Amino acid sequence: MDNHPSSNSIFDKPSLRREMRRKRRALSPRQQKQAAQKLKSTLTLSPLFNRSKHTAIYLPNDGEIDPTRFISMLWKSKKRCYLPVLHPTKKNCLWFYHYTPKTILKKNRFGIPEPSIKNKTRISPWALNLVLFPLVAFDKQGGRLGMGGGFYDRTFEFTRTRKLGEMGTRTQLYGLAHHFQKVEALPVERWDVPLHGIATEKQLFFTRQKQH
Ligand SMILES: Nc1nc2c(c(=O)[nH]1)N(C=O)[C@@H](CNc1ccc(C(=O)N[C@@H](CCC(=O)O)C(=O)O)cc1)CN2
Ligand SMILES: Nc1ncnc2c1ncn2[C@@H]1O[C@H](COP(=O)(O)OP(=O)(O)OP(=O)(O)O)[C@@H](O)[C@H]1O
Repeated sequence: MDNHPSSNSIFDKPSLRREMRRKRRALSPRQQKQAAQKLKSTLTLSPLFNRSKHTAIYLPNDGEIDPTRFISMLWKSKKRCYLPVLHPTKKNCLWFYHYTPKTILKKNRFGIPEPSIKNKTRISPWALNLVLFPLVAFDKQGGRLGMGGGFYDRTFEFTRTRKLGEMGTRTQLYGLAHHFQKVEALPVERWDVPLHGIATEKQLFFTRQKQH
């Protein structure tokens, strides 16, 4: 048990990443569907998600928990959602583009569908009210392990320094994950952007970074 990622805080990042990715890819379509339905209920019931006008989400890849049911809900309630697009020049940085049922998507170099940058519907990251982060592992302190490129950490670096967004509000940063992706504690790196909370198919965690 000592060597199990959920009980061990000193687990090297590459092994933890490999193990968690393997586990989430091994979920059956039925398990994925159930998790996605429960996640949608959790998100829809929370005032935090209802309050957000501009929400950044992602399209599922590599066994990630599927937030597309929540996207449909946002569309129905006339709220705006945005998808990450790999920055054309700035290394490992993200842009965010408006996503509607009409948006034409094209696969990026990782095979993840993204809107074309010809759309001219880009939003500044600090204008987003809420960002739902994909992640490989998380802890309840708000620590996050991603795919390893530092894409999200670079893009949301401003949240560590410039605290308020354009409207004087803070961009809320929440992770989405399967419950088993929770570990006791992740090592915190200098560049890590802490999450305000994490939503899984089982529950919603609020971390110390929570802002009212
Ligand atoms: N759904 C989703 N979208 C996302 C991310 C994510 O984690 N999930 N990202 C979060 O950062 C960004 C893309 N980052 C990614 C980084 C690595 C790999 C990946 O699969 N890497 C391969 C090897 C690299 C290759 O194919 O050249 C691997 O590790 O197997 C995928 C996405 C933006 N969009
Ligand atoms: N704000 C930043 N400025 C410069 N380099 C950064 C920044 N954030 C991350 N990096 C670099 O990115 C690399 C990957 O970081 P890390 O392994 O923590 O990524 P991750 O959080 O797992 O990935 P992602 O954010 O893409 O999901 C590190 O080598 C780090 O040096």
